[in-house]
Amino acid sequence: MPFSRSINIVGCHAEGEVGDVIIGGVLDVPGKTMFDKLVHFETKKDSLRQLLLNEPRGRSSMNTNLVLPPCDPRADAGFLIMESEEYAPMSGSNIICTTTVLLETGMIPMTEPVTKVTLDTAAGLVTVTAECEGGKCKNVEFDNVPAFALELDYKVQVPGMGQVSVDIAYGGMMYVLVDAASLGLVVDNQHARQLVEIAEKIKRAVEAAYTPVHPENPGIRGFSVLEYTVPLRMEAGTKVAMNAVVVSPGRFDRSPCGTGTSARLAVMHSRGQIKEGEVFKHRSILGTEFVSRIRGITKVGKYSAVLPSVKGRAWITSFKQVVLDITDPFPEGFRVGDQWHLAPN
Ligand SMILES: O=C(O)[C@H]1NCC[C@@H]1O
Repeated sequence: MPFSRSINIVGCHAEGEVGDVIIGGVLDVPGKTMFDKLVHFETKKDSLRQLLLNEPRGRSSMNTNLVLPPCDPRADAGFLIMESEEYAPMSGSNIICTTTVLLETGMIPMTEPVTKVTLDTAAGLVTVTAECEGGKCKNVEFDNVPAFALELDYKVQVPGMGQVSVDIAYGGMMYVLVDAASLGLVVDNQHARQLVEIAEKIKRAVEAAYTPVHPENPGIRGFSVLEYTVPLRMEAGTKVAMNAVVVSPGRFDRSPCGTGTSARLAVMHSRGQIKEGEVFKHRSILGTEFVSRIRGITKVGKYSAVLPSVKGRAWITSFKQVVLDITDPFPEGFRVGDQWHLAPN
């Protein structure tokens, strides 16, 4: 059969957010670090991401991870994260999916009751601890890269909205955080469309005014995600909040978002709202949960940073082979404005 691509994928979701995992059909690329490999895909092989994430094979609310040999010899595997608009340096739901797939398909041997795995990501090495039973990952906790607030109460003029106050933080991806109540917004599933429209508007305004740059890797710069924050509340002595992360090009993260949780921990710590070791539960738009804590404090460049650990669960949903027929008129797929938030021309 005349196919120009044939790719083996394990379908997976973490607390609702799709993070499929490519386990075959894509060869390794050159690079001394996983970030180099990310840049290689971004600049030379982006058609793979387009093919898998755009319609008709993909949809606006999904991600695909690519397992590759690690660059750092301390790691068990490397992986790259492909999202609709970018290659994310790190991602919580995606590392939980990738670990679950690696262990539940035997690509990395599972030991019960606990398996420790080190994964090489474009943001650095991440240690993952999976609680396993009967061949299944019951949950996966990752020790994220340092998270830090770059700006608190940064003021930006948003067309049609006036001045908006935001925080800017890194949690493995760069975030704009905005207090939903300060804009008179209610964060829930019913208001999702309105929230996404406003989030994209604010994100574009912040992007135009401020370029965040990671002090240790200037290649990590710019925003792709906005997080609405709602006030913390106490449940049985634990801090809990709803998470509402809008991922470009304009849709809600279905999970409680691991990098968003990390960014929020960094902001909360900078504001004196959480201490090292304290548990913070983040709930998604679907009501699913990530349980997080600050496992230590560090510095990144001039910024004080926290070391977040985040725990969640993932489930395999399919084993599929995706192909590209040589006569397919859409070798990189397509997007239609009813499902994809298309930026104004
Ligand atoms: O959990 C996370 O960090 C992510 N979920 C999808 C978008 C972010 O990468």
